[in-house]
Amino acid sequence: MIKLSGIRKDYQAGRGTITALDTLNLEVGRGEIFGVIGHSGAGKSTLIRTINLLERPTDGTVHIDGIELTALNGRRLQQERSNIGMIFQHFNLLSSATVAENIAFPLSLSKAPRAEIERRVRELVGLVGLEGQENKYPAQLSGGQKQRVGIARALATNPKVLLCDEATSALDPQTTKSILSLLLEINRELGITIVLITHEMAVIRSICDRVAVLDGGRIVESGAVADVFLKPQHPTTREFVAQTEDAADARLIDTDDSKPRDRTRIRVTFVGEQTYEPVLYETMRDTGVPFIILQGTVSRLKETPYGQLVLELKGSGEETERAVLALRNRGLDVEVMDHA
Ligand SMILES: Nc1ncnc2c1ncn2[C@@H]1O[C@H](COP(=O)(O)OP(=O)(O)OP(=O)(O)O)[C@@H](O)[C@H]1O
Repeated sequence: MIKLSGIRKDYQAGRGTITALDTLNLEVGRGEIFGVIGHSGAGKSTLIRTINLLERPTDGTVHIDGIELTALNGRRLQQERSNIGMIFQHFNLLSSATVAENIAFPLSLSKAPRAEIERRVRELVGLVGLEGQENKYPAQLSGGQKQRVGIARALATNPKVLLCDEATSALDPQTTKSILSLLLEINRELGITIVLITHEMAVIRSICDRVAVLDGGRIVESGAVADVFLKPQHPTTREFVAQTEDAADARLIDTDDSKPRDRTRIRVTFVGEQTYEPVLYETMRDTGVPFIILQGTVSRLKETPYGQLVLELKGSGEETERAVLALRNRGLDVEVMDHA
């Protein structure tokens, strides 16, 4: 649906050049929710603005639904852009226009008939849950309601793609949840492809199917959220994942010198149906290796349940190796962290 190939974006800054995006390739499938995560200055805004050519890349091509946007100009580009909606961190609403007028704005620009505009606005107001707010002005709305107006306006022209530029960064956690649920609902019901940028892993894990980690204008890691989240490879990804770890830090226990030797620390990961099975109990019972739990998380990635436990197995290298093998044979992912 979206294909960025060899994208490079240079900005002139004083006498120097800043390369905000560096030979970047990215493909987003139809109907996917794709997240891009990165620290401040990584190039996220530049990347998302490149998708609808609000920023024209210095080099490379952008294709949306098979059409090369980078080859278009003027009216043709404008036409294709109507297939791409966008929402913003600070909502970008017209302060002197009502909710209904803000939502109608893109339709008025396209000179749609008045009755058609009114019908569509009613439909959109219902979709985003703003019934009864139609005649209010943005200053009379909460942040979450403003973003709902932003979403309705972005959907007015029936786009195939919705770009979300830090859409929940100005909202409190509860409102963030409700806006993310709305985006998920829109993706499911309308089949719209969503690309979002964020600096919060919690946003990625609650609604995204796939994620790319951006660092210094390059994608340093990408893949299915479960893979990237549960087995982060790049240091930047590890940092983001650590943001969401609310369980106790296993290293606290590591500093205890009074520990007996012959212990092995392992990280066990189970995903989906495995989460509901007593696999760990059964395997450890059968192998007879005693263990303690140093750290544990049981949570969800989008709708998939998963668990991750750090265990300390007690026993000789041979015994614990047998236990690790048995766990792997039951389909669990086991990483041996250390042995002492
Ligand atoms: N118009 C511009 N002129 C010059 N440099 C720019 C311009 N826009 C962005 N940059 C530079 O490009 C790099 C990437 O910026 P960008 O805003 O895309 O990052 P970001 O990941 O979105 O950061 P943030 O989360 O802080 O918004 C930064 O070094 C930034 O200073």
